[in-house]
Amino acid sequence: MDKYLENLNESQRAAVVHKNGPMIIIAGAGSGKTRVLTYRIAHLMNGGVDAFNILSLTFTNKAAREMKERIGQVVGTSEAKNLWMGTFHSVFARILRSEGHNLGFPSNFTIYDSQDSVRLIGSIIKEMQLDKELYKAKQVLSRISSFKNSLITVKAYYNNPDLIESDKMTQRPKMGEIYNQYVERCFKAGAMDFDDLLLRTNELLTRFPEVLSRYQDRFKYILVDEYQDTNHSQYLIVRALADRFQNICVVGDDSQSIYAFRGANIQNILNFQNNYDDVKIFKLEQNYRSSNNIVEAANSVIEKNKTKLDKEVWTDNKDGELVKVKRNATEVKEAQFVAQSILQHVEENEISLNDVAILYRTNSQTRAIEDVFRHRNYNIDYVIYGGLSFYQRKEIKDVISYLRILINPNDEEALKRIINYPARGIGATTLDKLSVAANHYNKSIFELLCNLKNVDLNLNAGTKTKLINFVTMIKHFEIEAQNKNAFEVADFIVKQTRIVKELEKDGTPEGISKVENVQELLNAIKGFTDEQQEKKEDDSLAFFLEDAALASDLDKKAKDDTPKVSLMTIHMSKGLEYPYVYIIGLEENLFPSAMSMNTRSELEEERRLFYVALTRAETQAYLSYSQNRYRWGKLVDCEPSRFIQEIDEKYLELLSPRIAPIAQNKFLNEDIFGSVPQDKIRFKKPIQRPPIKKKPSVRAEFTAPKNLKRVPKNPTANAGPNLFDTNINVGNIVEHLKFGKGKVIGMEGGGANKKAEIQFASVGIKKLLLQFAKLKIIS
Ligand SMILES: Nc1ncnc2c1ncn2[C@@H]1O[C@H](COP(=O)(O)OP(=O)(O)OP(=O)(O)O)[C@@H](O)[C@H]1O
Ligand SMILES: [Mg+2]
Repeated sequence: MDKYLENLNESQRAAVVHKNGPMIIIAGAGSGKTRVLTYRIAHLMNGGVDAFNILSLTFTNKAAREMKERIGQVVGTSEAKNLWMGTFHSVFARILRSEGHNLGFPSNFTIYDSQDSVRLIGSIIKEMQLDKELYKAKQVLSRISSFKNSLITVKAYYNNPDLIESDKMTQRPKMGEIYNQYVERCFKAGAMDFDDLLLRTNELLTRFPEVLSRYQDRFKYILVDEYQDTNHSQYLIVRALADRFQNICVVGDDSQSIYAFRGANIQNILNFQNNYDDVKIFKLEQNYRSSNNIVEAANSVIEKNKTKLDKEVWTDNKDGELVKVKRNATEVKEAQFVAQSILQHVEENEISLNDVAILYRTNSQTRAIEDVFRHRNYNIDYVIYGGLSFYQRKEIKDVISYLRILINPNDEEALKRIINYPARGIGATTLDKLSVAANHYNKSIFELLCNLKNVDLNLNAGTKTKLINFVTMIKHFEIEAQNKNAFEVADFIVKQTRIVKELEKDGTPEGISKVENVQELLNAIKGFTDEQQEKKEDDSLAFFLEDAALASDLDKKAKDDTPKVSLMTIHMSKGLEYPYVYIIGLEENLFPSAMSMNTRSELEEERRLFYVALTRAETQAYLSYSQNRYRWGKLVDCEPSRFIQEIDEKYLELLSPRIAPIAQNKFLNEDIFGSVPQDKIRFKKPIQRPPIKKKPSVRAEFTAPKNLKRVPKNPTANAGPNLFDTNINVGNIVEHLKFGKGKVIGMEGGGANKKAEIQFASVGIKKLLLQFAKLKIIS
C-alpha cells in the first residue's frame, strides 16, 4: 500500500481508492471529507491520471491552494500545479476568458463586484426616474441575482407571468426593465458580475455543444467539496461537464447547508443519487477534529432538525472540557470575558492567538470585541475576515479602477470612478449626459469620449477640452503599460495620477491611513509579481486583477507574522478549524436571527449554522450571550438562544455564577436551565484566579455609542404614581414587566447612565439602565 494511504481510516481509504463512476461522500463535520478529496486527487494522479484532466471545485481559493500543496507533497509540486482547482467562480472565469468570445465578451472582461453592481443599478434607477425608496438598488440587485442563479434570463422573466405579477405586487413593476438594462449595460461595458460567471458558463455550455464537448473530454474526473451549498446554476454546470465520463465525486454534509439565502439548494445533495445510475455512496462517521464533548453537543442540537439524511458522527478523541456557557450583562462585558479568557489560555495553556476564532452571526457584532481587544488593558491582535474587504475600500477601488480601465476601457463603473478623481473639473451633470448619450448610441462611455468630435452633446468648449485631456491621458497610460508587469504598471499609475499626493493633502488620520492602504496595495501587487516570476507564471496586470476580483477575504495574506485571533461570521468559517472557538451573541432574535423564525425551514437553516459554528472547535468551545445589547441604537433586553437550550446539558458547563433565587415564583423555570432538574446540572465552582490584567472600568462600558438615538420615553411612564419609578435605591423590591420581581442590590452611574443591579428570581442578576427598565417599586 502506498505510504500516504496509511493516513486514512478504512472508510476514507475506500472512498479514496474507488476509481470510476459517480460517487457521493456524505458525512458529518470533521470526518475527513476534505482530506479524502485531497488524497483522492493525489491517488488518481499517482495512478496515472493527468493533472490536466482533473477538475476540483472548492469553497475558497485558499482551500484550493492548501489542497494543491498537500497533493504536491505526494505527486510533486510541478505536477500538482497543473490541476484545475479553485472556486466555481474562479475556474469558470478562466474558462470564460478563453471561450467568452462565443458570447460576444472580450477575453479581458471585467469582473464587477457587488459594489460595482449596486452602483450601476443605482444609475439605471436614476436614469429611469424611478422612486428610489421603492427601488432600492441593493434589493433590486438581490432579486436580479436570484433570477440569474435560477437561470431566469430577461427573456425567461418576461415569459413568466408569475414573476411579473409578484413584482407588480411588491410595487416594482419595472423590475424586468431594470434587469434588461442591467444586462445590456454590463455587456456593453465588457463586464460580468459574480452571478454571470455561472450564468454565462451555463449559456456557453448549452449554446455551443462543441465547447461543452471539449471540456467534457478534458475533465475526465470532477470533484466538488461542500456540495450541499451548490446552487442550481452550479449544479447544472457540474452535471453538463460530468455527463460524458460520469466520474463525478461530490462531498458534503447536508447538516452544513447554510447558503439557502444565496440560492444554494440543499436538494442537490439530497437528490444526487437520483441524478446518476449506480451511484456509490460512502459514509464517514469518525470525527477527527473535535473533542468528544464538542461532537456530542453538536450532535444533540442537529438532531432537532427534521430535514436531514441519517448519519452518525462519533469520535475516538478524549471527552475534553465541557462546552462552556457564559452569560454576560452586556455586549461589552461579553467582549471583556472573551478577551480575558483568551489571555488566560495564552498564559496557562501557552496557546497562540492563531489558535483562536471568534464566530458570530452578523458582521456588526465585532464592534464591542474590537473596542475591548484594542484597549490597552488587553491589547489582543486580531484580524477580521469579511466585512468591507480590502479591495472594496474607496481609495483602493479608485486605484484599481485606473488599472481596470487600462485592461478594459469600456469598463463603465471604473470609468465613472476615475473620470473626475483626482478632481479635473468634470462634473456629475457632464457624466450623466455622457451616460445617457452612450446608451442612446449603444456605445460605451469611453468609445463615446473617443468620438467626441462627431457627436453633439451640447458641452461647452472647456468641458470638451477636459474630456479630451482625460482620454489622451488614458491612452498615454495604455502605451506606457505595454510590456510592463503588474507592479510596474501600478507604481507608474499611482505616481502619474498623483493619487497619493491628493490623499496626503488631507492630513487627517483617515487620510494617512488611506495613503498606507495604497502603499499596502502596491506591496501586495509587488508580492504578486515576485511570486509569479518565481513560479515562472503570468505576472501581468490582467492576471493580477482577476486574482484580486475573486479573492475572498480569507485569501488575503496577513501583513505580518504576528499571531492573531481570527474574527469572522459563521458563514465564512465553513470548512475551517480552530482549537479554541468562541461563539458570541447567542441570543434569540440575533441567533437564530429574527428574520428566520417564521418558517421551519429557515429555523432549520439557522440550526445548521449553529452546528457549523460549534463543529469548528477542536479543543474548547465557548457559547456566550449577553442580557442587554445595543441594537439599532437602542438598548434591548435579550434572551439566551434556544440553541444553547437544545444542547444536551450533560455536555455543558455554566460559567456564570448561579444566583440563589430570592423568592419562588413562576418565572423560576424560565431560566435557560430552569427546565432541567437542579441536581442534574453541574455547576463547577468558579475557579478563583487573579485577573490577568486590570479590567477597564465599568463606567466605560456603559458609554452610549456616539450615534445612539435617544429612545422616546414610554408615554405611559409618567401616567400615574408608582409606575416605572426611577427613584430607586438599594434594598428596594421592584417589579419588571418581563423579569418579574427582584431586589435591588446595587446602583451605579448617574443621569442617563444610571443603572440598578437587580437580583431577579427569574433570571438572576441583571444590570438595567433605569431610563429603559420600566421598573415599579413594590417596597
Ligand atoms: N484519518 C485521519 N487521521 C488523522 N487525522 C484526520 C484523519 N482524517 C481527517 N483528519 C483530520 O481531521 C480534521 C478534519 O478533517 P476535514 O477538514 O477533512 O473534515 P471535513 O469532513 O472536511 O470537515 P468539514 O465538514 O468541517 O468540512 C482535519 O484536521 C484532518 O486533518
Ligand atoms: Mg471540509
